[in-house]
Formats: sequence, structure tokens, C-alpha cells
Amino acid sequence: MTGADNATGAGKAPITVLGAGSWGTALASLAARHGHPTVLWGRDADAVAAINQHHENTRYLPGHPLPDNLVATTDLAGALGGAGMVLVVVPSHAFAEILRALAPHRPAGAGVAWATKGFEPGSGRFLHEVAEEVLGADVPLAVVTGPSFAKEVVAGLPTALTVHSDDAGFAQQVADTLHGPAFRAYTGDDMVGAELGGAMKNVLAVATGVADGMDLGLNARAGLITRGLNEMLRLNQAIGGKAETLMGLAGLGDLVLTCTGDLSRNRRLGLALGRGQSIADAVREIGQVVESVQTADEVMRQAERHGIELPISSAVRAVLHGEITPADGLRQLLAREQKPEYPVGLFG
Ligand SMILES: NC(=O)C1=CN([C@@H]2O[C@H](COP(=O)(O)OP(=O)(O)OC[C@H]3O[C@@H](n4cnc5c(N)ncnc54)[C@H](OP(=O)(O)O)[C@@H]3O)[C@@H](O)[C@H]2O)C=CC1
Ligand SMILES: O=C(CO)COP(=O)(O)O
Repeated sequence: MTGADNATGAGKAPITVLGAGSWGTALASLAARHGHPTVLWGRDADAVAAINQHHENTRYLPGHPLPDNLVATTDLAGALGGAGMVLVVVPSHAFAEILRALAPHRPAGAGVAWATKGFEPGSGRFLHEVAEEVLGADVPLAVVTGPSFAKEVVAGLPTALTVHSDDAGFAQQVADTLHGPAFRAYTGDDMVGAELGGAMKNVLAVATGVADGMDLGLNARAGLITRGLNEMLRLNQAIGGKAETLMGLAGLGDLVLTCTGDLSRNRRLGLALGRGQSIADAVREIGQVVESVQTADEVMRQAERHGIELPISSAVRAVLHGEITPADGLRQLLAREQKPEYPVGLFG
């Protein structure tokens, strides 16, 4: 696919995407295909030159032609100059740094959305809390999340995701930019639930990956996904997110995708650990961001803060730190006391 799917761009808001990895490139490609004048900012000059000259991101999405009207640059101020909307798609460890860098160049009126999944490492803050602190309370903010592998989106395969914001008009603007012939973008107003779902599913994908790597069978996989969803729902309720958010694309949808789809880097990390590989070797082989490595710590920090027990997430965190082996984790989970599925209703 090399041209725009939709019109010529006349009247469409210019979009600036920050982060030229697999997901930033796929989302920029989508906006460009929908006729938005789109600029993709990346920090790697060679990668940027290859996108402009060969219309391909050879490192992160090799073999997928990008639209001719997608322009890449390493010039952050230039990229932001004419932006009608900014979409941040860097890993969570770089999120605060990129927001601080973009803040002085953001045109007044340009809202800031992000498709990053995770928390601020170290503090465990939600990304919308970081964004509000750096950009101020008046800037429209939104989170883009849901079951969406970059490789499938850039290939034009049908995908559905969701955009959550406290500002309904901005959620709609972001959704309108992404929505198109093969892409459904829904909206919602629950940033807490949307961000928690996107972060926790990465940790739970490691758990199902480990189980599959240990050949524990399909029953174990389904059990982990379901009890994992329960962990998401309980922590979400304690923090103040809406249950329906986690029963939708931002929770269950992304959990199923990431726990079962081998395109998931977090699942692949779990598979490797379950087969006895070291975490360092597995992460090196994957060669892209694996958010669970940091997110497991931050999920458990949130859980401790709110007094919620999360046995699967806790076992993943301990395995990722080398405190226990995958086999120990399995033994711990199976040895837990027998109890009602819902001791105190859905959220017990
Ligand atoms: N890939 C996917 O299918 C999806 C990913 N996401 C989320 O999107 C986020 C980005 O992931 P993804 O694109 O897949 O990751 P990748 O590993 O594919 O790419 C990471 C990109 O971030 C850049 N980067 C890393 N650190 C910095 C920094 N300090 N400043 C600027 N750029 C930086 C890298 O640049 P360089 O190459 O120079 O190192 C690279 O371009 C993650 O939070 C992920 O969970 C969400 C949904 C789907
Ligand atoms: O978030 C994703 C799909 O929605 C991508 O998952 P991974 O980061 O595990 O590859």
C-alpha cells in the first residue's frame, strides 16, 4: 500500500507522530493512508532517511511499504511546528522525557495522545498523570489502546481499538484520525481503566507465555487468562477505573491478543523463559521493547499501594527478577488455598 486510502489530505488535520518504532510507524502510516498530512519523528537519522527514500522502516517493519505521503524527520521542533494533533508512541521509559522535549514546541490547540503502554518506571505513575504534570491541565490528552499488532495494522488487516480521554471532543478527533476502511476506533472516557488494561495485559502475557513454554496445555492458558482478567478487574476497581473498560478492547481484547498471539513480544519473552532461556538472552533476541520487564514492578507497586493481592502478576515479577524459577511460580500458584471463584462478588 503506497498511496492514501482516502482523499488527498485537503482539509485534514496535520498529525505528528513521535517515535519511529514499529507502533509509531504503523500508526503514522495509518493516518497518512487516511489522507492526513503526517510527519513521523524518530531519533535515528539512518532509519528516518530510509523511510523518506525507500518508504519502508527496514528495522522495525521490514517488507511493509509505507505511504508516499508519510514524511519522516529527526527535527523535533520542525515536526511539531504545524501539528494539529500529536501522537506519542515511544516506550514508557522514554515517555516523560519526550513529553518534556515536545512541550515548548507544541502549537497551541494541538492535543496530545499516546499509544504507549505502561507506567512511568520508578514512580509507577499513570502516563496521564505524567502528561498532565508536564503539559498542564488545559492540554487535551488521550490514550490510544486495544488489541493491535503493528505488523497487522501496517499490512491493512482489520483492527479495532479504543481512545479514552476526559475531553470527549479530543477523543473523537483522535478516533476520527485513526478510523478508516479497515480500522475501527471506538471512544471512551476512562483513562485509568484504559491505561491499566494496556499495562497489565503485558505482564499477564508473560504468564501465559511461560505456561505455553513449559507445555502446560490449553487448560492452563485459559485459566491464566481468566484469572488474569480477574486481577485486572480487582486492581482497576481499587484505583477507580470502570469495569466495562476492562471487559472491552482495552482489557479483555488486548489480554486475549497478547496472551495467545505469537507476534506479542511479551508473550515471546514468557515462552523463552518457560523453555529455560535467560531473560537477558530472550530480551536481546526479541530486539524490541518488552514493556512487561518494567511494568511488572509498577503493577505490583500499585497493588501494594491499594492492598490488592495479585498472585499471577506477583509470580511474573518474581520470575523476571530471577527470584523464583518458572517451575517455582507454577508450584506457588497451584498450591494456593482452594476458595470460591468470587468470594465477595465479581471484585472479591
Ligand atoms: N508494536 C506494537 O504492536 C504495539 C506497541 N504498543 C506500545 O507502543 C510503545 C512503543 O512500542 P514499539 O513501537 O512497539 O517499540 P519498538 O521497540 O518497535 O520501537 C521503539 C522505538 O522507540 C524509540 N525510542 C526508544 N527510546 C527512545 C527515546 N528515549 N527517545 C526517543 N525515541 C526512543 C526507538 O528508537 P531507536 O530505534 O533509535 O532505539 C524506536 O524507534 C510501547 O509502549 C508498546 O507497548 C502498543 C500497541 C501495539
Ligand atoms: O500491545 C500490543 C498489542 O496490542 C503489542 O504487544 P507486545 O508489546 O507484547 O508485542
